[in-house]
Amino acid sequence: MTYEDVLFTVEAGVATITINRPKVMNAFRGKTCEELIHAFNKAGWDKAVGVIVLTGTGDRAFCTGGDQSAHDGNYDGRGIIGLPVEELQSIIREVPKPVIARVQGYAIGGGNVLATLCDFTIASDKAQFGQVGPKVGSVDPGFGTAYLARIVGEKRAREIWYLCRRYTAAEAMAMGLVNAVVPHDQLDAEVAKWCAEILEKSPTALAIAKRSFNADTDSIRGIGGMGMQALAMYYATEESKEGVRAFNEKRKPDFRKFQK
Ligand SMILES: CC(C)(COP(=O)(O)OP(=O)(O)OC[C@H]1O[C@@H](n2cnc3c(N)ncnc32)[C@H](O)[C@@H]1OP(=O)(O)O)[C@@H](O)C(=O)NCCC(=O)NCCSC(=O)c1cc(O)c2ccccc2c1O
Repeated sequence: MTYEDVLFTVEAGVATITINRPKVMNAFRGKTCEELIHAFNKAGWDKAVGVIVLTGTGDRAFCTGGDQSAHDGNYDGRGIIGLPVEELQSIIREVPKPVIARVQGYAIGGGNVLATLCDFTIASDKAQFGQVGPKVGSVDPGFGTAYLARIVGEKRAREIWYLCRRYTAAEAMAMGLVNAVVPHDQLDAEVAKWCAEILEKSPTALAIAKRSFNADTDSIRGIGGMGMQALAMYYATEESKEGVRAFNEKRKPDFRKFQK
């Protein structure tokens, strides 16, 4: 596969997968998800690779989730909602190698979900985290909600989703969403340090550990699959479309008329 939305490199045991769509703050469209799934599979089963780093191009954003300019009641690709996002989330969990999210800017919406699903998150002090679903007519009904609660606890996860606030890297660290925060100019050195430590360890022990950590939360995938069917119906409503239109028109959404 030739990549258009993603950059892929392998160097000294480290595969780096970079979402390369800086014009839309590294938001993903259908094609981006396909390429990310392909790249994770490639790195996951390459014997030259012991650790995978996921990041975004530039300094502004790690990833800001689904590309709202490619959202017209549904996204523009394959799958129930036009994005094979459940497959992308699953492959991050299923590759038998540790995955590090290198977060240098915004990790928002589906971008925050991707970072949450990685085994580790290393953040620059300029990074910001948050969910935006209920502000833009969406919600991740699987790993993005239920797994987040496993990481930060129920109260915090509900706050993150219901209020759609943004959190600094220090705040994210305090709630257990990131493993380390470093000054922006030291981010690459810190990520390299974590990679080097991982590469010294037994790959098989790491793979078994990763799969055993996953076992406890694998049922969330099934719940998510069911939720996606509901989400596809929600995306077809005027309520959801109001959220997408408001973001694209740079105005506040008016959801009050949809109260049931
Ligand atoms: C990231 C922001 C907080 C940045 O705010 P700021 O004020 O600094 O900058 P702007 O808002 O002016 O943005 C600059 C520029 O970038 C464009 N942009 C940013 N994000 C996106 C995006 N996601 N898609 C398309 N374009 C984007 C923006 O339009 C501006 O363009 P200009 O041409 O005007 O310069 C803020 O931008 C923000 O909150 N962005 C998030 C937007 C969003 O709605 N994201 C998608 C949410 S839904 C989702 O991600 C999602 C993910 C999943 O994994 C799911 C899984 C399962 C089910 C559902 C899922 C799902 O819905």
